Amino acid sequence: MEHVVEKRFPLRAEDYRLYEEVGEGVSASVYRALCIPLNEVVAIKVLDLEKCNNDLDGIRREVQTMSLIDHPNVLRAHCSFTTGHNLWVVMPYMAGGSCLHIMKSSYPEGFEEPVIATLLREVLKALVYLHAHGHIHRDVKAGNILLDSNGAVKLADFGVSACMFDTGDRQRSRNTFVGTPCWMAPEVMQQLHGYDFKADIWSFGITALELAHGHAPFSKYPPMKVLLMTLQNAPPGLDYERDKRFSKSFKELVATCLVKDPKKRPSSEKLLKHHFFKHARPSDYLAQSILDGLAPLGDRFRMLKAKEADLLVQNKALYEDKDQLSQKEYIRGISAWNFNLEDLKSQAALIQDDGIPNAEEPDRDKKQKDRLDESRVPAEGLSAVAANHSDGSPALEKEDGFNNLQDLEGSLASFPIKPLQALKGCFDVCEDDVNNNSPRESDHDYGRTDNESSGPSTSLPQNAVTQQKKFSSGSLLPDNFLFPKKVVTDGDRNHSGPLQYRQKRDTNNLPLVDDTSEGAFVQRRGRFKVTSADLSPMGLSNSTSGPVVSPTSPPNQNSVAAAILPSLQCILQQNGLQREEIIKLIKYAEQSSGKNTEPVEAGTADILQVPPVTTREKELHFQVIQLHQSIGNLVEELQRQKMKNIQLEKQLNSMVNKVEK
Ligand SMILES: Nc1ncnc2c1ncn2[C@@H]1O[C@H](COP(=O)(O)OP(=O)(O)OP(=O)(O)O)[C@@H](O)[C@H]1O
Repeated sequence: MEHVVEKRFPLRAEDYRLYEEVGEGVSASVYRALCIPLNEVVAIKVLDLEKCNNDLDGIRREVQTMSLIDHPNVLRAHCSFTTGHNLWVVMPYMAGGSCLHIMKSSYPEGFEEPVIATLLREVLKALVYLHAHGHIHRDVKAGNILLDSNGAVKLADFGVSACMFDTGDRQRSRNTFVGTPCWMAPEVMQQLHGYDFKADIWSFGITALELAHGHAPFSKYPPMKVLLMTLQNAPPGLDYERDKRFSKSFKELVATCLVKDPKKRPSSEKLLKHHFFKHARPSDYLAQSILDGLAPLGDRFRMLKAKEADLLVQNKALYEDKDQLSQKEYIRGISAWNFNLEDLKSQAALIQDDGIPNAEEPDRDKKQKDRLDESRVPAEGLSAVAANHSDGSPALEKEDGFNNLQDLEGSLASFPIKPLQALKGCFDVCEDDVNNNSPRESDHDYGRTDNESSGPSTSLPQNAVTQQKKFSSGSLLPDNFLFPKKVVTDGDRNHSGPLQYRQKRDTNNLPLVDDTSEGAFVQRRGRFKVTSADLSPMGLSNSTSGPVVSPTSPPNQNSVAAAILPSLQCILQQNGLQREEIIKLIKYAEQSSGKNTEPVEAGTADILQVPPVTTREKELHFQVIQLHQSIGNLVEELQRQKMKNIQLEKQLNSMVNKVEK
């Protein structure tokens, strides 16, 4: 019997020769390389551990998952090792690159249906395998579908994958917010009841649309808008005039995946039996159809990078400096979250002014209407939203998802305020972006609102908005204590386009004060950048945020109450985690300052006396003060209860005495 001898890839950097760069992600650069002893071309993903901002857990998870999995459609790591402060992950070289790259360089309008069917079938096989082994991929998108020179398809990037069999921290992480906004399932955004592998099915549906159109639905919108649109609109579909070229079975497949209620989505296994996959061809068809004639991956990568840099420069000329961040978001499609109400309003105003026609396809309205009932978010998530709509009927709306300014304002007013804060809690949204005007949105996309925002708009109550500012409850993991804070140079911020989006490449250590134009970049958490600008209400000198948004009309008490209720659930969920993180932080701060004082109170007092240095420290400092105050309140409350107890005991004793007499 023949034995397949597994190749042993060496674990020393000297045994590899790095060639050109072929890809960039949030935390890594990917190079084509040669494994010298085996004379084999490989890809090496180089992660700078110092720049990973303490997301070592994520990295460990990615490497672990990548080495344990064993399926022809899942990218497996040959080996990994550290060299200097870098982690090298050696993997098979996928010479075709990602589907996103291929579309960007040669198929900007998307692929033909047989190509899509072939790609999706392979991806689905990977998902069937992953789900059966308890993994949720959580980042299914064209950028993570890689092809080798023969057209073999592999699903890559386990940076945010989760295991459903996990317990403890990793299990908990499934109640947090990971993924990339446009591909993210509504239940993942909502964070109400956690989520499961059905979240991958949603992303799979979005990926299908991405492959069909060359970009994901809502990809030109700022992330906050993507969130609102995903939650409030009917799910996107293949309903446009331009989609007439696609078969009924493809449209059906997309519609089955993009159902807002995860329970109603099929499993990956069931989906694989969908008749759409009858259109799929053998993998080598991909080599003949889409890879044929493409330039080598490294060249394509370089060209795309240059193109995206150009685009950024062009856009820069069009907008003021202060718009830079939004501009970058616009160009790269997705990035940080933007919770700026004024910004959103002005975007909506721009859309209206532009008079975006709703003419792509007349029969889309009907199709969307038909799908509305099926596709609503499960009741509790958006109950607050629904509560604000007088007749409960869905409003048919412009393609961009917002009918007019009132709609947007109404949506925001009725959107649970605290979940936004909760999201902010997960990512520490850039509040430095407050004054930015977003760029004009020319790309009107999918969807329309599930909920009509009728009557006069209700604005966010002032306290809600200002509270949002105070709610700086992001991850308190001592990231910046463990790794020296690196500040990004302007040139390096030029990370436009999906090729480089979300990538911050720190090269120089500049004084912190220079780092406020985009908000001090503090850490990357999952897929998002985290900034610290102006999180503290203590009037930090390096804050660049604009004025706090104030309401234009008095709050409607009922709607505010309705909006707050579901939000409280979110906060409750998060509180436990945050508390643990704060405790960890206090312990860490105690250790760092060389004071191993046991009682938390004493440690906290020490922290309070040390003047905070960096923005992040100031923010943490503020949170510690808040914690300290709430501990004080609890102690007081405890004292009151004790007193009450003593009095009750006394009363009881005197009654017993009386009875005995
Ligand atoms: N094995 C490979 N062969 C060829 N190209 C690759 C390979 N692995 C990754 N790439 C390219 O490098 C890019 C970045 O890699 P990867 O997605 O793993 O990094 P990341 O930091 O996890 O990125 P992100 O989180 O943005 O998806 C990919 O989009 C792909 O184009």
